[in-house]
Amino acid sequence: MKICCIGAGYVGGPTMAVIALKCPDIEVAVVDISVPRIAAWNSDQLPIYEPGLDGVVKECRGRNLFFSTDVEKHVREADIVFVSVNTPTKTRGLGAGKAADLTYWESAARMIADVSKSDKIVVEKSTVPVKTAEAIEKILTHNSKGIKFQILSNPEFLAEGTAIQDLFNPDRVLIGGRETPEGNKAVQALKEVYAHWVPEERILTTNLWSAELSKLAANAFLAQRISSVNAMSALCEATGADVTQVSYAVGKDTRIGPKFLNASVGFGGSCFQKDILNLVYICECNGLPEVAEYWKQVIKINDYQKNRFVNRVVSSMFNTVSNKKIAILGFAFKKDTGDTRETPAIDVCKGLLGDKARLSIYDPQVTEDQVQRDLSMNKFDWDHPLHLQPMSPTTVKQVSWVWDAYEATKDAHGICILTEWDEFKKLDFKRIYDNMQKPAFVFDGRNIVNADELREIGFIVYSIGKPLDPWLKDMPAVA
Ligand SMILES: NC(=O)c1ccc[n+]([C@@H]2O[C@H](COP(=O)([O-])OP(=O)(O)OC[C@H]3O[C@@H](n4cnc5c(N)ncnc54)[C@H](O)[C@@H]3O)[C@@H](O)[C@H]2O)c1
Ligand SMILES: O=c1ccn([C@@H]2O[C@H](COP(=O)(O)OP(=O)(O)O[C@H]3O[C@H](CO)[C@@H](O)[C@H](O)[C@H]3O)[C@@H](O)[C@H]2O)c(=O)[nH]1
Repeated sequence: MKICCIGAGYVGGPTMAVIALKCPDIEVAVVDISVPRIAAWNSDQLPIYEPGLDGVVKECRGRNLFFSTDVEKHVREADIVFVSVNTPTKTRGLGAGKAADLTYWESAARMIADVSKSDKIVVEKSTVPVKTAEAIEKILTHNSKGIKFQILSNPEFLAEGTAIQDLFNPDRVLIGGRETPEGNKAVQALKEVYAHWVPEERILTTNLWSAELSKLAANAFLAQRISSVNAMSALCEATGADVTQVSYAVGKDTRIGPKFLNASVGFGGSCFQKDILNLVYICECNGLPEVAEYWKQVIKINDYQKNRFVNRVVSSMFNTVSNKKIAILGFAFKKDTGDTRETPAIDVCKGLLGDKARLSIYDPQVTEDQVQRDLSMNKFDWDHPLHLQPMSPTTVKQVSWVWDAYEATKDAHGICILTEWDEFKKLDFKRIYDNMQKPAFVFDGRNIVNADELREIGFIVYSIGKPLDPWLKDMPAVA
């Protein structure tokens, strides 16, 4: 059997590498229109940072795993074609700012129809609006020249930073297909691929629309938990409760469970906001404004949380950060990834720059080029294929980028911790304090430092959702 995956990104690359590892009898080709991305997949410097990925790729590449820009050849030869291309939020026209832009998906589908000479199973791996499979089916069958296509929905649930672990040991694999004999046969064929390593009871099969909607629903539920705990964090600060204690107590209820209850500066990543906006749009299109409004609130609280953080920083520092040096520790949207898509750091940095701060940014996995690109890019442009993104954006002059946390914090007035990298927990804060302007502030957006120890050293500390430092209590209320 031959598998081809269109789109060599955060999902296509790791997913196919694991399929190749677990299914030595299957030949897997990952194809992309981006020449540099494929070159990177074929080099020692993979295009994405993901713990454990290097080892998997090294073991299979050249054996039964291939990365190529020859999209048409590999699609033509494949029995199963996964489509894992970008599905950004539309920036113009009908549904702008909410609906999914299916340009890349549609062009991939038309290309599959054009080049195919044998029957194929086409698998939606990208996260798409409900009923996309139906639209794709129409494109394929109207251009098929007698070739039969079966469309399956097989949404991906991996999280970045733990992708390999998630793929090795998924909570579930979801496969949606048409409830016809041909549809069932296609579902079975894909099920057999996963059955190489996933226990049968964890492979769920549903109809197409349930699979598509389950993906959007799962992300909406997860993001909602974070917005719920973040909303509580504001109340904790106002009342003197401690959000860590509250979420621990709440999570002990087995009906609620302990995971995904960490208060933060806000959720980021390429999926949560995009998928909820998409869900909101689908609700509106189906005449369900109340349901749309309900889910919109998850994003509103997330925006509120990011603004609240910026306001805390500015108000604590005498209501101005103009020309003050602020160290930004962490720019990626979570630890163990170099991905910065929709990272809360972008909003926080833009907010501080709006108040004329000077920023010194350090993240162990994010490059200067990426930071500059992110801070100058328009909303939603980040989710288009790399080669379509601005190459040489204007430099944001107030931003400097360094390769070391001590350098970033030298002579700074304040520190914002925006990503929970383990190395930030082990920093020598006494040394940092000695080299900073006084009073020296730490704003911990991830609750990773020991606030009491830092206060002993002399810092004024703000931790999300924790009882406020006396200094902060006297500052104007913020929201
Ligand atoms: N990143 C995640 O953790 C994650 C997890 C689950 C689902 N998803 C979903 O998976 C999809 C892909 O996400 P990603 O993070 O891998 O995106 P990505 O931007 O990293 O990768 C997409 C790739 O598709 C390529 N591409 C676009 N159009 C193409 C075409 N016509 N032919 C060949 N290649 C083409 C792009 O060049 C790019 O390299 C999205 O729908 C996303 O919502 C992402
Ligand atoms: O308790 C928590 C947990 C997470 N986060 C933040 O939430 C964001 C998303 O984190 P996470 O879900 O771990 O990473 P993603 O890679 O975005 O994965 C999500 O989005 C993927 C894309 O759809 C799905 O496949 C995954 O199942 C889903 O977890 C990050 O900014 C985290 O810092 C919190 O603030 N508090």
